[in-house]
Amino acid sequence: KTFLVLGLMGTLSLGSVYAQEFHLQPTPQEYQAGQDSVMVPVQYSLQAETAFRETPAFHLLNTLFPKGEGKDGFPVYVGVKGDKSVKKYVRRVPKQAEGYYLGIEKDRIVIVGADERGAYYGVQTLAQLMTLGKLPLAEVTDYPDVPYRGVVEGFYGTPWSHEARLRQLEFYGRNKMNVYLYGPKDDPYHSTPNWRKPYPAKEASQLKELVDKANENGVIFYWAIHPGQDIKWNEEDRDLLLKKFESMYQLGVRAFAVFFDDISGEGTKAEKQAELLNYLDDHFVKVKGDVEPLVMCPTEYNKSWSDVKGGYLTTLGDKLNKGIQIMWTGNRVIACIDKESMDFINPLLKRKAYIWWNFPVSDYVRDHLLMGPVYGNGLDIKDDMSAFVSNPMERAEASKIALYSVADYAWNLEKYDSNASWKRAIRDLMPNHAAYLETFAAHNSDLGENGHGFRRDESVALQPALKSLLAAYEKNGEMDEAAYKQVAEECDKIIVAADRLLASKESRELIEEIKPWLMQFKLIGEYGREVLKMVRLQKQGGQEFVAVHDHAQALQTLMYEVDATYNQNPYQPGVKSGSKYLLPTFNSLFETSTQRYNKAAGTTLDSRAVYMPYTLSSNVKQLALLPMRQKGKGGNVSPSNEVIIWQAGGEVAVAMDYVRTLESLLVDLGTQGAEKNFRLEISADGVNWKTVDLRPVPGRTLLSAEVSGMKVLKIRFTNVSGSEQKVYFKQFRFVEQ
Ligand SMILES: OCC1=N[C@H]2[C@@H](O1)O[C@H](CO)[C@@H](O)[C@@H]2O
Repeated sequence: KTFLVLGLMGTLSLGSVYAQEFHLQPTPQEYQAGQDSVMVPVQYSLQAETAFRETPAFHLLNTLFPKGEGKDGFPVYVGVKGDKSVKKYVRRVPKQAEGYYLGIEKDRIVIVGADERGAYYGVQTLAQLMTLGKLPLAEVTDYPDVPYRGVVEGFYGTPWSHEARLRQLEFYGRNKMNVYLYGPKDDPYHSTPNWRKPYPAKEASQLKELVDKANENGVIFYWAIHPGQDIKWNEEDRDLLLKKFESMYQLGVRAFAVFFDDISGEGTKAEKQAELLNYLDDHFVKVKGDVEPLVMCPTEYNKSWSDVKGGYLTTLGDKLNKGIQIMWTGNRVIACIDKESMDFINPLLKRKAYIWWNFPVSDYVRDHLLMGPVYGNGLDIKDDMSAFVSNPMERAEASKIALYSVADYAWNLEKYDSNASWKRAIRDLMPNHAAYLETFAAHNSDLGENGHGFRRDESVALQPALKSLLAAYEKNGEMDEAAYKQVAEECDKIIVAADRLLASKESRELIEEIKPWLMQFKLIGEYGREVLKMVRLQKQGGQEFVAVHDHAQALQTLMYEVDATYNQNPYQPGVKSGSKYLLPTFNSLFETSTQRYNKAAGTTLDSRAVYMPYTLSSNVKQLALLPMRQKGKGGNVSPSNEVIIWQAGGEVAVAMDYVRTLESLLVDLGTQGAEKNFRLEISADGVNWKTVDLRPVPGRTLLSAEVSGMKVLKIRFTNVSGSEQKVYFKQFRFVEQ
């Protein structure tokens, strides 16, 4: 059969429409497309070695043509370097691992991989080109910049569901991500104490299914173990760990990791960690022969926690077998990765660090969604990393916006464009609701205050209008009409976007994950609309101001209720949206217009928008930035997941806005006997202090303080042990009477 080659005009008109939007993902190293194209074949005839039929590339190829394979079909030459069938094209294949050449000619398609996964990626690229409705005569010469690219499910919080993981693995295949590291902190068989036990039947069969799914999608499934909190450096535990690896091997796992992060005590010793890893390398990985190089996560996994002179990192760098990969999160727990970061760590590890990028993970800001662009990582470090893997949110579908761009970045750093990639990620996630999802994502990207001090931009396009509207009105009561109009239009877009997304049939799993935030987002749009009316009316002095004010307050109550009802996790409960500029601007306009109206009309309308009666202060480095949270009739200091280095005499204090009465107070440092090393004091005037008893709750590390009925202006909690304490900061919460 010959295929009609579409006339130039045909392709030009159609091509130009698609050409603007069409973009291969991830951005290829080289893509040349002519103006000519061929019809998308309905059937193909395979020109390949028979062994090819056993590969994931073949299974994917076989799904691309409506009429499948047939001897009269369009010839598709596919294979890897060295295959006879594609010998003619071998010079065009990149030398880099996982590279491929894809050629679309008038009478054939050619895909040649540098290796099997390269061939698979060539088919993935063909699949994308076929969505154009016609195949441009094109040549793609492509390969990844970073050898390992993907995701580490390494967060605290609800582990992803089995179904969510299956969808993730298909997503990784499509986006040319080649690793998924399974390490959810709250899986009891991954971490202490059940890391020694084999998985129960159901979990085991699900893991096997994940391994198979990963293989189908060209993804290496790493199973990680997190033994450090209670491992004994003896043969018994070593053999138990080996046995657990063996049981995972029986499930099909061919890649293993050992995480020593966020632990204290014996398990943190570098020599011991290195000895164990080398043993596993020599007696398991090398013995099996078909297992990927080991990956390990060090206890000192970021620069701010590392004590170079202490020798932990250099011990690993010197002692760990060369093939073992060592993870690194950068200069801080949560940090973007740049050249300076890599120049610090690589010499110490004596190998290229395996980057564990802690974004869009949100287990330390669980009331926020991180839906914004992936930006801030160096574009000049492709040769400094052995891997770039992302630790995502516990909301799997919502994480895909960031993960799409992580894939784009790690495949081709120099051509990475964060904003363009972000827009494509959104279109990829919800093609039929892209504009609405973009509106939502634009205002749900910052983390809010947090213990790591890591922030993101938010409401970027609207910021100038929000700022000038606020400045004009607050400083000299003027109205910046242009800004006013833009903000008003955005409020309308927000309300429509929230409704359309909440009602969407598309990507239902995503909608279910983010529903509370969509509800909150809609309320913010409605609140903004009312506040803009208040500003207008305040300047006119109309009586109608009161009714609009009361409607705005009703919306504040509804927002508070959404925040107090949904996502009530014990760390950062609630539902925050538009928290960096959008909502704060509306709250300022609400307060100022109400105060001005009261002044002019002699009324006493309530001008408080949102209220935070408690202020934290601390001289303990890792606590100093933790935000205070108000929850119902009380407050808490946002907990931290990490080991806190609490210096002797170090203190954390909470000051009230005015004297209040306490009902209860709970502290949890995650260690027994903390009540001996720490002292709790209460002051009713900020000058005189009274020490309060801390009672351990039986069988737990929780301490309860007898404060019922006490007047309090300030609370103080101090390390009085006379020496540095390493504790967890799991809870510091009080309730008022
Ligand atoms: O090993 C790196 C590392 N381990 C911890 C730490 O980073 O912080 C992440 C964000 O809170 C958390 O999800 C992760 O489990």
